[in-house]
Amino acid sequence: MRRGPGRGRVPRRAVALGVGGGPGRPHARRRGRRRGRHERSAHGEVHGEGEAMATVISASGLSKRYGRRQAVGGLGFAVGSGQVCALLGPNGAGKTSTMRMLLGLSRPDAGTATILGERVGLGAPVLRRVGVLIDGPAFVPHLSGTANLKLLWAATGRAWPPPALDDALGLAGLGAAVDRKVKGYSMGMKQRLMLAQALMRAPDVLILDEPANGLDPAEVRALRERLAQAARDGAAVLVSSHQLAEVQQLATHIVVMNRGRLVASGPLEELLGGEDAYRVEVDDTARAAEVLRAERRVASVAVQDGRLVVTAPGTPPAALVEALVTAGVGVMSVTRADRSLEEAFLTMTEGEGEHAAR
Ligand SMILES: Nc1ncnc2c1ncn2[C@@H]1O[C@H](COP(=O)(O)OP(=O)(O)OP(=O)(O)O)[C@@H](O)[C@H]1O
Repeated sequence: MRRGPGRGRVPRRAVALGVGGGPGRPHARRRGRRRGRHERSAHGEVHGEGEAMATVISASGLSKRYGRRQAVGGLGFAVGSGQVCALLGPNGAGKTSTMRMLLGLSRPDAGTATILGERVGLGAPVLRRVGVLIDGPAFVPHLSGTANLKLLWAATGRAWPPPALDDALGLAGLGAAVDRKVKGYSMGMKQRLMLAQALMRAPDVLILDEPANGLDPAEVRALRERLAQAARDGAAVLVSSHQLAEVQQLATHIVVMNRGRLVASGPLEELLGGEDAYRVEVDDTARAAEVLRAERRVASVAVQDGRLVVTAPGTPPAALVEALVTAGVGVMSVTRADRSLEEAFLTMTEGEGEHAAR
């Protein structure tokens, strides 16, 4: 996981989420194509053979101010082909503002947003390759669902029907209601129609602001499976969400914002501790902490509820036990200390949010 620079400081460069790729390689994204041995990414990083490639969505030094309020400040991150990246943050953190800049809907005060290597602006051609859900459902109320989709599709200048219409309508699950006027739809139905609109074009990129809003649990699950499939097919997916349990099941990577700034970004597993974090129950916590802190391979030791939480990258638990036992500490148990995303998120953003004092 990469930690953000902290409030008041601007990151020196974009934070790449695991993989970076060359802008301007629009077709390299699809279905399992891989970068060759040790090619250099757009972020100047070298990646070994077999790693996924192609940075698709990139934000670098993005900043946006509304009056005196800095909505986004010096934000940098990248999302690669095949990744589902969740953009997280408390209310008012700047998620929607970031997405709007990534989609050319608002102009950054500083920094750049690119998609598939093209700089984004209002009407940029690359946006035809992006499935978007932002700013809530915006349909013509007296037209049917289908007529609204046709209207939105007409803007692409391509012949009806869109390539993934059936699939998208299947996910929307509107049945015969798709031919009824949208003004009679519930919020959930409108949301599902918006999702159909975003997915029907079989996009290379999906940017979805709180897509699960208004969906019931079965619909949320169907959406999750559909987005995971899109990523497996090579799309880059960026979703904002407050539903952390859901995000934990869906996202491969996360970007956490707070007050417009980057707090952390990286692969989800890394953020949650993964295989490198352990809970250790011992007969002498203070002594055990001292012993483990002296171990070269131990990155951190914390005491929680009378047990130690130890991060030791690349270290098997047996090595920790050996060090403790050798020092005369009795070890009762060692278990993985995978944190929930909710725990990790709350730790990172504690006491923050729109209503916290600035
Ligand atoms: N058009 C605007 N004019 C003035 N202030 C704005 C505007 N858009 C956003 N803001 C402010 O910028 C900050 C970031 O807002 P933004 O909507 O990007 O946050 P968010 O993370 O998406 O929040 P939420 O989770 O509540 O949707 C907030 O303080 C918000 O009030």
